[in-house]
Amino acid sequence: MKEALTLRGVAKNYGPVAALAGVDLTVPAGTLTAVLGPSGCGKTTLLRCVAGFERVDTGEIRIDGTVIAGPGAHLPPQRRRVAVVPQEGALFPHLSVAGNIGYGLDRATRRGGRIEEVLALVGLAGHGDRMPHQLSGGQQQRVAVARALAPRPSLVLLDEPFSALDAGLRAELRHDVREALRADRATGILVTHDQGEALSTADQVAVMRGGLVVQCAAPAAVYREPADPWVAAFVGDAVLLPAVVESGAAHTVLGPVPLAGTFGSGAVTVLVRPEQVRITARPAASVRDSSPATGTAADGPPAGGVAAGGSVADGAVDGSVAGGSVGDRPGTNGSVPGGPVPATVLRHEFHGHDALVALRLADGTRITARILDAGTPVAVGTDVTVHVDGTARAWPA
Ligand SMILES: Nc1ncnc2c1ncn2[C@@H]1O[C@H](COP(=O)(O)OP(=O)(O)OP(=O)(O)O)[C@@H](O)[C@H]1O
Repeated sequence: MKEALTLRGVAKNYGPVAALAGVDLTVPAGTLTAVLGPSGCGKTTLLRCVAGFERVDTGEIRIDGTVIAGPGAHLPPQRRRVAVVPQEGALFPHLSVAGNIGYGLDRATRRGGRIEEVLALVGLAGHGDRMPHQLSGGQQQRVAVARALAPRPSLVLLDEPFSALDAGLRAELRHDVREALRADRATGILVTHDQGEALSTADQVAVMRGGLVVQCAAPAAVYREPADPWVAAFVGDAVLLPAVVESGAAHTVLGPVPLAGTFGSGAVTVLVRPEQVRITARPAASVRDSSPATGTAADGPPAGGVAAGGSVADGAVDGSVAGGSVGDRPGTNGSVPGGPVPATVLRHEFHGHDALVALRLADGTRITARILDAGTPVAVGTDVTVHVDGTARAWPA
């Protein structure tokens, strides 16, 4: 696939601060790349260097194969064919919608129906005569996107364009903007610190940390095969556990978990995703023996709403490796692969589509499970068993 944008070793310092520390990134033409990272990691600086608002210190940027920034080269912003959609306030208040979109377009393009075309792409056909103040915030952002697309730029840079909108509107708008870019065969870069937005909207996600792109891959690959434990915890919820690899399985406090891919042996950090973790009500009689709860509803959970045999998933432990010592060789005492091990419910957070259940294992390790059947709260203090489905990823400890 043709490359619309290429960055090689791009560095940008502000005094002692290395805002970009040698960024490598490739954006294929006609795709949307989300640049995702925590505050201060360099996302905006990256965008500003690509747009030409900042000069790079070292490294090289190419657009459609042409060097636009590099040693001795700095093409001014207006000659880069790069359009920017800012967070908000992009429109000229004294110009109509059509006036805003047509601003800067050559006359032939203006007359060729391009304004109506891009308005239709963003779902605002027939709104050309409106003034910006007559539009909602979401509609104004749609016009800003239409204006960016109008001159058919080589690149559209979207700088957290949905951040000022409420959650429902944001989801709708990002879907519509994604479709508009796709329909126009535009190449886009979406800067965001919202993991869900990046995963659901982009063709590839570039994860930034400390001025570097630490991983760039398709959303599913970033989620399932994160480059390191930090990426694992930043892109979604993660249970990170110390473990020892032996005979192809990681022996964790949750029992032996098979590994994705081959791994030698030794101490590792293991990633288990929320949807792999399942909890089952633990009838009082089986509390001591950690066998799976197979009872019927009549056995009931002793203290609340986990249906026996019900499934659950998730584990979020704020990026830190959960407790327990590798030297303990957890899970090597004849336990079944992936558990089950006993746990106690510490907290239940209802999120509508699911719920997060904080759990404490017998050794004090805390993990979080996500219950998809979230209707009935799981009472604090409920005894459950936990087991892990599927395989885990591991990194040398
Ligand atoms: N003009 C500037 N002068 C000095 N330091 C700057 C300047 N712009 C950015 N920085 C610093 O460079 C680093 C990267 O900033 P940048 O704005 O690119 O991060 P970001 O990922 O976009 O953050 P946020 O999500 O908070 O917008 C930060 O440490 C920031 O303080």
